[in-house]
Amino acid sequence: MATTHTASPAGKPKLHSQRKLRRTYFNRAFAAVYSLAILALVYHHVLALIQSKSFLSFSISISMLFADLILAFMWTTTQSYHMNPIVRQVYLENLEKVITSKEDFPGLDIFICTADPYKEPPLGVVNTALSVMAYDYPPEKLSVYVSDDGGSELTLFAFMEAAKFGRSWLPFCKQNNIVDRCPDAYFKSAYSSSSETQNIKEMYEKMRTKIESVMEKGKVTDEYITSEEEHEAFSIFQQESFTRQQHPSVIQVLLESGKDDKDRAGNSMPNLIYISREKSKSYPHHFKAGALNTLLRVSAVMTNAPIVLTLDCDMFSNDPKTVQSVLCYVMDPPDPAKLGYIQFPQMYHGLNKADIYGSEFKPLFQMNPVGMDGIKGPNYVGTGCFFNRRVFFGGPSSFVQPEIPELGPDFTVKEPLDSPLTKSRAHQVAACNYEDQTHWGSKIGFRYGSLVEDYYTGFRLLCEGWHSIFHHPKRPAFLGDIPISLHDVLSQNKRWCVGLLEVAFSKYSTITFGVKSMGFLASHGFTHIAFWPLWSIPITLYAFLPALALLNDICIFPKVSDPWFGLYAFLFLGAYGQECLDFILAGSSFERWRNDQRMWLIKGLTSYTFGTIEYITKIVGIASHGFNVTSKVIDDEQGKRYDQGIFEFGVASPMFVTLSMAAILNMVAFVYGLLKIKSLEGLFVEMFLAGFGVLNSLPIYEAMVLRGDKGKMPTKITLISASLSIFLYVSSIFILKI
Ligand SMILES: O=c1ccn([C@@H]2O[C@H](COP(=O)(O)OP(=O)(O)O[C@H]3O[C@H](CO)[C@@H](O)[C@H](O)[C@H]3O)[C@@H](O)[C@H]2O)c(=O)[nH]1
Ligand SMILES: [Mn+2]
Repeated sequence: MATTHTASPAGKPKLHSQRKLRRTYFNRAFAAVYSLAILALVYHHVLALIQSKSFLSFSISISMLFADLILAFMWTTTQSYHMNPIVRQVYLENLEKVITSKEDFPGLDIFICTADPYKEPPLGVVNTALSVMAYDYPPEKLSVYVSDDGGSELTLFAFMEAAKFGRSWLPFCKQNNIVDRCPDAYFKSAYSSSSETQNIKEMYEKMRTKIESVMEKGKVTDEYITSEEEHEAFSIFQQESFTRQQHPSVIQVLLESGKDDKDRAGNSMPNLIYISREKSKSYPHHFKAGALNTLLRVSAVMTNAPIVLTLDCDMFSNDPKTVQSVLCYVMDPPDPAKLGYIQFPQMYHGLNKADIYGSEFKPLFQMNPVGMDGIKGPNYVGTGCFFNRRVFFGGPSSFVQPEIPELGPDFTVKEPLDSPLTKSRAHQVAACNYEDQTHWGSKIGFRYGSLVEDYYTGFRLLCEGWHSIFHHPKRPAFLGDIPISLHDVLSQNKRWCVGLLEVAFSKYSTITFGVKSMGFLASHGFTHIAFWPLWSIPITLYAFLPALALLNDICIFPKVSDPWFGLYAFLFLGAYGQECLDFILAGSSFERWRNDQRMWLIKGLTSYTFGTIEYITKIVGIASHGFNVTSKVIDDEQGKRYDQGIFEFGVASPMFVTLSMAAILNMVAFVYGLLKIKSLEGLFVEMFLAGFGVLNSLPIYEAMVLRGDKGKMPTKITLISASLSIFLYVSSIFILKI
């Protein structure tokens, strides 16, 4: 096993190392063989095109060629992940030799974004914040900034309560060496009961009841307000002109470590700051990227820590020592001048055993970054990422000066957090028109222009010359929530597709700008993701064409006795086999892989297609699609069905129509094939594909016919899909036979 120890100056203890995956050489050899097979397939298609005798066979051949070219293109782009994968390790025990006193710890600013108190319950957001406030890190060096795009007094109220509860929670965790520092996760775990835990649990329940009853009321009534200061804070929200889309900035320092804010054991508390940036209907607010840029600026005038962690409100810290592992890289960077960020994988809790929706996104979040890490670095995935603040101000050797020096990464803050000067500066930089005539969103900060601001920003940063690191510890550093209904899963994916296409077809496209800026191999890793929606084309063609061909007794693939059949078999088994193997080697199960590949097909028929349509309507100006926040509220019944591994349809979404049509047509074609099996000589591949479709559609048939619960396929969708399937079949008779 090749082990490269990162060069560290002589005598310094080693803080991290990296090693190449053993699979690399096999991967490269396999890629060479598979590429030849693709070339052979293209040759076969071209031959078929030249030899086609009718317009019909020409059209079928050209469609299949097109579908296969896209599959080949997508396969090629994944090769970036296979060429040089590396895994890293840190040596926490050596960190103590490098950082000897509290003063040596660098400051850390943590950003938590939330956008809607009803889709993202404040209690969950508070849990996220408490989990990081309780990091094993000097509290004087820690600041937690919450951005509330929902502009909600409910969220502010929850945070005021959290600040109070935190005074007990933090010392409780630290004195007892608790590992689960997210209160909700801790109380759900098998913790050992004592009077102390009873006590803290009671306090948590009290806070929870308060937050939930305020949520129910929909506003913070006087009985919940305990001081004049609180009263003043809430009065802003109660002004009549205050709406979510239009309101002044609200900034509240809830805890200040420099002041008397001590926990119950007498230690300092970290800083805790609530921010709801100014909103106005006449200014674009750029969704999460806009929120993050406001956080960058407000934190700059308040604490300006050199390290910044971004977290979504649906993701909590699962390991109190995470920052220490980050410091192992920060204190001894592989390429000191260029270390831009350290990304942890997005990982989730609450997945069902089979992970029916492929929610783990294992390839995207856990496997591919290992490959990218060996080239230029992994992409940024929106949460669980520690940035070098300098990264937001131009490339490693081309600093871009912000418009006021106080926002620069080198500026040292001398004023206390709640001094009048700091306050007025904070409001100034949180104003909705602040970014006018500045580089924010283009050359500075998180980048605007795509609904996947994370993907786009990470890409642009690496293009500027920054490097990044992927750190995947055994115990997940962060755990997040997953959507548990198929419609939510697909809607999220659709939003991502719109955002990805916005990058793919921009002047910063990965295939033009990307190749120029970061080289062929690295940019291809990005291209793979940017062009995800393209998959809709081959998947849709393969879902419908073979089934229709079968129903019309038309042969579109080689017979089993034909030598070309072997090529098809190799291409199919090779790609699937390698993916399955990688998936299992990455620590997952065959069952989860199978579901992941099923979701790939489902997305091909739904979110990839509808995402492309939304993107087109957006660029031609028919419709504007914003950032539709994923709901984190779990309906009990839905939750139960999810735990049992049952698919949740329930809503009458157009996306379910295309999906159901494919399911119905493949079933009919397969049954037709079975009935006529004797005369089917030569239609093996068509039969196989229909059977494969049926197998993947089992939960859909079940939801259409057998289920009576709320999550079944709405009857309307079944009827529409059946009618459209008949229509498609009848049209195919006309087209294919006449
Ligand atoms: O106008 C907005 C919209 C969203 N958010 C926040 O953005 C985060 C992500 O939103 P979510 O609905 O959870 O989206 P997901 O699709 O689950 O998130 C994934 O995709 C996003 C877009 O690519 C990334 O930002 C996330 O980090 C990544 O986990 C949440 O904390 C939201 O509160 C805002 O702050 N302002
Ligand atoms: Mn999310």
